[in-house]
Parts: sequence; C-alpha cells; structure tokens
Amino acid sequence: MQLKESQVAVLETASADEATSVDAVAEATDLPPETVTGAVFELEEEGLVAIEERVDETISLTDEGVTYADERLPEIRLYEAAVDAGAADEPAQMGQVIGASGLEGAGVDIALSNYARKGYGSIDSGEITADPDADSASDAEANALETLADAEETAADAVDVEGDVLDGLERRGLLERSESTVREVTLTERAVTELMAGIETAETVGQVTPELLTSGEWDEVEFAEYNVEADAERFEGGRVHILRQTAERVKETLVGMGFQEMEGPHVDADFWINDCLFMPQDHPARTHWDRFALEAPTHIDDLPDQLVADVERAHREGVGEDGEGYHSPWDEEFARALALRGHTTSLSTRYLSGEQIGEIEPPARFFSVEKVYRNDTLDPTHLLEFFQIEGWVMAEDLSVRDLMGTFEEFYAQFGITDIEFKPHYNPYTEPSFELFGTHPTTGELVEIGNSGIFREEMLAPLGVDCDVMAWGLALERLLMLMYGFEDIRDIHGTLCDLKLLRETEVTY
Ligand SMILES: N[C@@H](Cc1ccccc1)C(=O)O
Repeated sequence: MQLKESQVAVLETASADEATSVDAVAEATDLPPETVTGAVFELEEEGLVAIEERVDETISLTDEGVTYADERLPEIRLYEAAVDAGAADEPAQMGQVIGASGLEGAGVDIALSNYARKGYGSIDSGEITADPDADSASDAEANALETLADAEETAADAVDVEGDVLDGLERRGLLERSESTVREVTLTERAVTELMAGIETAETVGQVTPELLTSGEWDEVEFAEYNVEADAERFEGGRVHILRQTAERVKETLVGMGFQEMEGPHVDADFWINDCLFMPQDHPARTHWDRFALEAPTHIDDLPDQLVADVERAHREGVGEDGEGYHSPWDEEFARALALRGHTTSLSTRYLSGEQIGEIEPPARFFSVEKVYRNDTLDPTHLLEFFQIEGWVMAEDLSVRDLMGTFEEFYAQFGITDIEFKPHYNPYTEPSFELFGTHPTTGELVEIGNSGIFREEMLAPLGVDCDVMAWGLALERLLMLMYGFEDIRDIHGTLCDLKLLRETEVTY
C-alpha cells in the first residue's frame, strides 16, 4: 500500500495498544500539529486509525490573579491593616487603615467591595471594624490563588479547589478557563496488517505550480486531498478598527441622506467653539477644568471683525427688540484663546457664518464625523476624546418633528429603532433634546446625543435668517448599542479588548 509521507509518519508513531495524542505524534515526527491532524483524519477515512476526541478544560491565573497570589488579596491586606489598627476592638478610621494597608487606586475599591462580603468586618461612614473571628489564613480564594500560581496552566479536573471558589475567582477576573480539543489515535487491526505487509511513501503534491503545469507533470503526480475538517493555523491579519469602519458607515449613511461633509481645525479659537454659540464667557464649561488649552500658540491670529462685533453685541444685548444679553463680561482676547475643540459645533459655526466656504443658501444639510476633546473623568462611558457625529439642516420652516424624524431615519439604518428623547438645555438651542438608546445586553438607557434648534441669539450674528436644527451624537455610544460592549475602554486605548476588536463582525 502507498500512503503520503505524513500518514506513514503517523502510522509509525502511533500504536495499536495505547492511544497517542496528536501533539505527541507531532512532537515525535517533527511535523506541525495541523499536518498530523490532517493525516490522522485521512487515515481514519481509510480505516487505519481510530480517533478519540475529548475537550480539555484548563485553568490559568490572569495577570491580576498572579499579582494577588504574590502580594495577597486586597481585602486580606485591608483586614490585616484593620486588625493592626485595633479595629477588632473598636472602629478605626478608614483613611488611616487604607494608608497602612499600602493599597492604592483600584486596589482600594476591590478591597472594599470584598471586605464585608467575605465576612472580614464592616465599613460604615468612614469607619472600619474587623471581625476578630475572621481567619485570613483560611480564605478559600487566597488559598486557591496560591495553589494555581504554581503552575502556568492547570488541567481543570486536576485542580483541588471547590468549583464555586473557581467560579468566584473567574467572576473577579482573576482566573481564566479555556477549552481545547484533544485528539488521540490508535491503530486499527487493518493498519497493523498493512504495516507488516509494508507501506510505501507516495509523493503527493499539495499545490499546483506553474512548473507542474508547463512540464505536464501534473498529469502523473498524486494530489493531496482537501480536508476541510483539519485544524488550520489561525492568522490574525490587520483590519480596519470597528470604530473607523462605523465612522465610514455613518458618513456614507449621511451622504445618502443628502448631507455634505464639513472640515475644520481640531484646535480652534474659543470664538468658534463657544462665543458663536451664545455660550457666555463665564459658562462653567469654559473654565480650564473642562477645556484643553494650548501653550503655544495661545491665540488665533485672525477673526472676522464684523462677526466679532455682532457676536459681542448678541452676548451683551441679546437679539431682537426685547432681547436680553448675559450682562456678563465679554472680552475679545478671551474669545481668541485657542483650545482643542470640545465639540465639532465649532465647524458648524464656521460654516454657518460663511467663514469656511462662503454664504450657504437654504435648504442645506451638513455633517462631520470627527474627534473632539474633553477633560472628563475616565469611566466606562467617558474618554478624554471621542468622535462626534455633528450635523445640521438649514431650511425655511423646521420643527421638532423634523429633528426627531431625522434621528429615527438615521438610527434605523443601524438597526436602532427605540430612540427616546428627553428635554434638555443648551445655551444655543431652544428647544433642546438629549437622545437615549437602550443597551442591547444590560437594557440600560444610554445617552447617545444632544440636539436642538439653534436660537435666534446664535443665528442672527452669524447672518442666518432661516431655521437650523442641529445635533452632536457620540459615535462610540452608537457602537455600544450596535455591538453590545459595556466599557468604551474595550475599543480604545491601552485597556482595549483585542479579542473583541478581532472578532466583532461588522454588519452592513
Ligand atoms: N455641541 C453639543 C451637541 C449639539 C450640537 C448642535 C446642537 C445641539 C447640540 C454637544 O457637544 O453636546
């Protein structure tokens, strides 16, 4: 009998009395495991081997788990510091105990959220008590971490730890379970007979080459068969980030709805970012707490004189006969200060004023999908920068129904059909609405945007005398609703979840 080289290698390595794993065969023959698996399936087809499959579960500690195995669990460090501070007898000051425990940052939160749960004591209005009967040396989770820390990977059925303790550690993100399929082969009787009769190695060809074709040799060689069941090596090629893909899709959708794209600077004068939006100069969002100022250059060179005068007048006196201004200071120097834009509404003011592409006649629709920068506190829904989907429609008679209808049409194209609106306040729109969508897995309402109809005090100085409805929507929040992830940091930045980014299927 004639067989392929890899098949012969498997037959010579496996035995009839004892099952041999594919990995063991691969190691003994120096062949890649994928090749061995392929050969094993072909041999099974020929009735030469029997395959047994099982799924092995292995357990390994995450980086955080390894850290705690080494430095001990945060709640135990807190308990020991509390006992040292005498909290077993009377309540001790929380701040002091935390200081003495050496815990920092997230470690403190982790300690606090597990402390009472695990019976180490109680925490109440800044004071901590320690239960004298608690025994940190018999903490099941700590002991399990210690057991698991010895091996890089442990077979699940060989671990001497209670299942619910493992579940708890997994929930805390301290261990990971993974599954792999193990295949074992045993030679059949037929294989033994054939081996005794002698098996020859046949040359097989895996790929047709130009040489095979031109020489005519293709007609004589034996081709390897396709095995669609064989495990193949996995290639993680580069791909466009889902955020970028979705940005492109949003752009195409808006272009399809008749919008034109706006362009403009990331760093801009406060004049375009705020003053043109009838944002008073003493508005809290305009303090250094909220904006990223520029060190050099600090101010824009040029602003259109007439527009500056008109905007200043609107701020001081309001617009129209019974208009009211802010009666607050207005200073051109302040308006000329440069900052990273906190919203792309700066592009809208540039376009609406005629500054960017000249006078725009109604009806007109414009949009941008661009980055904005805010000095927010990082959390699952906030980053220091995000993409805003800015847009506006200029027409003679616009109402809230036009605004809501536009959002319904837009979001429906992303499969989101349950938008909710909540009345809101912006200095530059009246009425104003915040938009919410329902998170597909948690069911929570997520804020996805802010919108409204630009008010007279903003439009008149810009020289616009018809209606303009406008909005700023968060691209990342749209992604959350589309793909169901809960933490924005999963898709951006150092904590991003590569598996999620690799595996998310983009739906078009
Ligand atoms: N600039 C607003 C969004 C917005 C734009 C235009 C009109 C109304 C609201 C924000 O960043 O939240």
